[in-house]
Amino acid sequence: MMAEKNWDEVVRRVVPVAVPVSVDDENLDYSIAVEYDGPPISFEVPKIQPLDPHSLSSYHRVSDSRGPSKTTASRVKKSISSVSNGRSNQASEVVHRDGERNSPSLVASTSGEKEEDYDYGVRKEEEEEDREHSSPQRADGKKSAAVTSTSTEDGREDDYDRKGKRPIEVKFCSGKYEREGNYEDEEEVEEEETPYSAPSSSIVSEAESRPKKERKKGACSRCKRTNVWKEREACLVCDNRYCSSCLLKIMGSMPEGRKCVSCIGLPIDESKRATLGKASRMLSRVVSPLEVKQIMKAEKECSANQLRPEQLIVNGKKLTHDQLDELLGCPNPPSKLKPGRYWYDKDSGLWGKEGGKPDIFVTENLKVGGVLQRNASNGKTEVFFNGREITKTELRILRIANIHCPPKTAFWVYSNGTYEEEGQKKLKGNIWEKNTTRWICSMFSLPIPPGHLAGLNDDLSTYSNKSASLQKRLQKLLLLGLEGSGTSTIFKQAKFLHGTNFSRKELDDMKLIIQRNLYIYMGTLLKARERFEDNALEQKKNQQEQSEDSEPVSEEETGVKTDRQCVYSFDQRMTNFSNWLLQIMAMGDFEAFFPAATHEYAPTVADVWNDPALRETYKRRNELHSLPDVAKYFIDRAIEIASNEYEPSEKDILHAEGFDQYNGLASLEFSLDDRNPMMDSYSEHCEPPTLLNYQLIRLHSKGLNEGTKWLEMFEDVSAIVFCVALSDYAQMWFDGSGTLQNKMLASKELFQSLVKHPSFRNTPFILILNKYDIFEEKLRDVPLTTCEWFSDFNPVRPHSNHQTLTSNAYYYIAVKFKALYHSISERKLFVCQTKAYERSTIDEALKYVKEVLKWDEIKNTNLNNLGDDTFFTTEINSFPYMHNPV
Ligand SMILES: Nc1nc2c(ncn2[C@@H]2O[C@H](COP(=O)(O)OP(=O)(O)OP(=O)(O)O)[C@@H](O)[C@H]2O)c(=O)[nH]1
Ligand SMILES: [Mg+2]
Repeated sequence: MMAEKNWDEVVRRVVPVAVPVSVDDENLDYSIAVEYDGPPISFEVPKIQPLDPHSLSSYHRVSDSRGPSKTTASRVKKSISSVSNGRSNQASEVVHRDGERNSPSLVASTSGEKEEDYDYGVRKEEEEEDREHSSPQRADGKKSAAVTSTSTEDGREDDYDRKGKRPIEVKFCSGKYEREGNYEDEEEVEEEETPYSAPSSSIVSEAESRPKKERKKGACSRCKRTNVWKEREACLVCDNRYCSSCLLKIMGSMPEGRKCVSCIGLPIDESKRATLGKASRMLSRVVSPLEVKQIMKAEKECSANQLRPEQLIVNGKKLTHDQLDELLGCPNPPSKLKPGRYWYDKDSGLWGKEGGKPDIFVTENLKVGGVLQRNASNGKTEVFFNGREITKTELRILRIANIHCPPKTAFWVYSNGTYEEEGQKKLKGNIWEKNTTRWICSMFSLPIPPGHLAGLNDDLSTYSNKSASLQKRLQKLLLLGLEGSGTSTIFKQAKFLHGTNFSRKELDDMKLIIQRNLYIYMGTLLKARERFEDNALEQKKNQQEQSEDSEPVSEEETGVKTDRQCVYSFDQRMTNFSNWLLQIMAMGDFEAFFPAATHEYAPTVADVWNDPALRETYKRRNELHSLPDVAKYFIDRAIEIASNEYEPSEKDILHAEGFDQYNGLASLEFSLDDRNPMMDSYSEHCEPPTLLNYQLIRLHSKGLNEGTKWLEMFEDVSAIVFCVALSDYAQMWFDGSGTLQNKMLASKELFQSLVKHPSFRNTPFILILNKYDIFEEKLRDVPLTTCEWFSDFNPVRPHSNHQTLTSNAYYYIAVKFKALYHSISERKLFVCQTKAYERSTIDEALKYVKEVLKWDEIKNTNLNNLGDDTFFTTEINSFPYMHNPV
């Protein structure tokens, strides 16, 4: 009786005067925390601070400034947090199923109602769990006296203020009730925030700000069964994960997508925004394809899952509902908006993340956000666009566009790309008028005014197709490697696979390059012949001097025929040609002579190549570090190639070196089918396969010599594809400073420096081990241990055949790189092998890259606690296309 009286008293103090209070047990609308004094239990019971009802302030104090609010009152009324004997007597949500497996319906029942689907004991246990799910703050079981609203029969509204938008918590602390969370009328208390302050707590969703739960891998949050091999579906709000048997019980008909019933109406965990509307395999197993579609549609479109205006801060000011509508409804809205801080230049329409470069041209003159700040994009260039100090990348583009912009220059830039210098009132031109500027912009992910997108293709058809879609999001792949590793061959194969045909101009350029290369290879051989000849004669002379009294040395031993002759010696005609060509090359006069004299000297080139002295020289090609393997392929056909009628074949194009554009930068856009062979059955029932768009950017290693200058501009790439020639283990090479070193070691150093580069800290790396064919051949003659990095290569079993040895050596090298990568980044390196002349291997490598990116995306968005049986396996080794990825 006494207890009843106390409860009545407490409740009366808490709720507004007008609200009727009943302490009738049957209709109890309130639950009161009482201390647990039951038998020992295995889990920790939440601790409750003793509450002195007489110390309670009245409810009205909360709303002193705003007046009593019915919404808040009802929220208090519905606030339930009961811990009693480990059992709940509170109103709770229970999901009834309509009997139909695929047609679950949600019915909320209050306590006392019996569940028909499963027995009482189980239901009680599930209720416990449901409660745990219903309030993420309580998940750790350590909630203090804070009374947090949870749902009841109309729980969805309970967690929201009257406009139904934002969650509000009522907390009881230090003797008075306070509202916590966001207020609908926040404009009144709007903060004028300066850029770069820590993200306002209000733009970070409630779900985000929660501490991440410690959960056992593969455990279902409801039935607690653990199976690390099984997929789990996560709630978009509380991130609890469920097995397929519990999914429908806990999520019901999913009117807002994948959310626990108790999370319906709550905003999603922002880290899951990218996964909205993307079905999973598990869902497609437990509901029909039609329902998958409906659930995904609801997930994407329902209001609770949309961005809330206050989550966007533009130029330091939170958006209002109307401003968000204006922004999203404008002809060119920012795509894939996430909560965060942005800057917007309303004169030009440029839009970007606070502290960063521009991302897009949105429509100009929108009335959104505050005033654009000078330091909006954190530029340190002393060059300004409409008052904003531009970034280094933008400044580089201005320089490429030949726009004079010394420090302290301020431009007015308009939405069509025209610009004028501040105060001069005279348009100076259009920044984006040149194709090259637009192309470079697209490569560095800088926006181009919408009016300039069309026509971009015209001049740039060389290495860029579908350019009109440049502003849509692409997965950018940066292809890098030490010179000669095969990046341009891989790029050309990608172009053959996914690009347009080579244009007439490209073919003509290619022809000149191949003819020019022919003379360069010849020059390299001739120079080497001279050196070999000198050495041989010198050696002969020394030996003669040393053995004046001894036996004469045989001709075979020294290679020297007479005092002035050896196997490397030319006749006079060949010597004359050699002197002439080497003279031209030494003077750097090659361009003047070429291509006019090419045809004239073609027959001589053939004669020189067939000369025994040059053949002897060629036998020692391993010592000729500047002679590429491909030289023989072209020199063998010297006469044909030097002729006017010569047309490069596809094979010639692939083999040709030096076809680089735009200072070694080349870009190619292409699409890949998103379908995975293992997904076929799922895809049949659901949406048709989508195409994923990629941009392959090849940067010549010369660009890397200039240090990090270029690399910073590629910090937003989705992946680095690093190429290493396997055959380099036995290749010596002069580095930039003129030091001779093993080329594999040089590759290793370059790889290391890229992995350590700050711009790529979070970028996945894929290693392509190329030239597998040459590697196999080379291993016959030169052991892998030749390279000091591989000195411990010591296969235990003797190799039955050369193929096994090659394969072991390949895996050994892959593991060396993986260990190196892991030691720097603590991440996993994905490796695949290619023979760049075989197109199918490049096709497979690109598909492999696609899989790695998908896996990385899923890993990052933490969509599901995927087990190893999923097709996005964490071990991409089982990638169906590839035979040999590691
Ligand atoms: N046999 C064989 N040759 C290859 C392979 N990949 C590339 N090559 C040849 O190796 C040479 C160097 O390849 P490139 O693709 O030009 O290498 P790169 O990375 O562009 O190097 P640079 O152009 O020097 O910067 C070329 O002659 C290619 O034809 C391969 O897998 N097998
Ligand atoms: Mg090349």
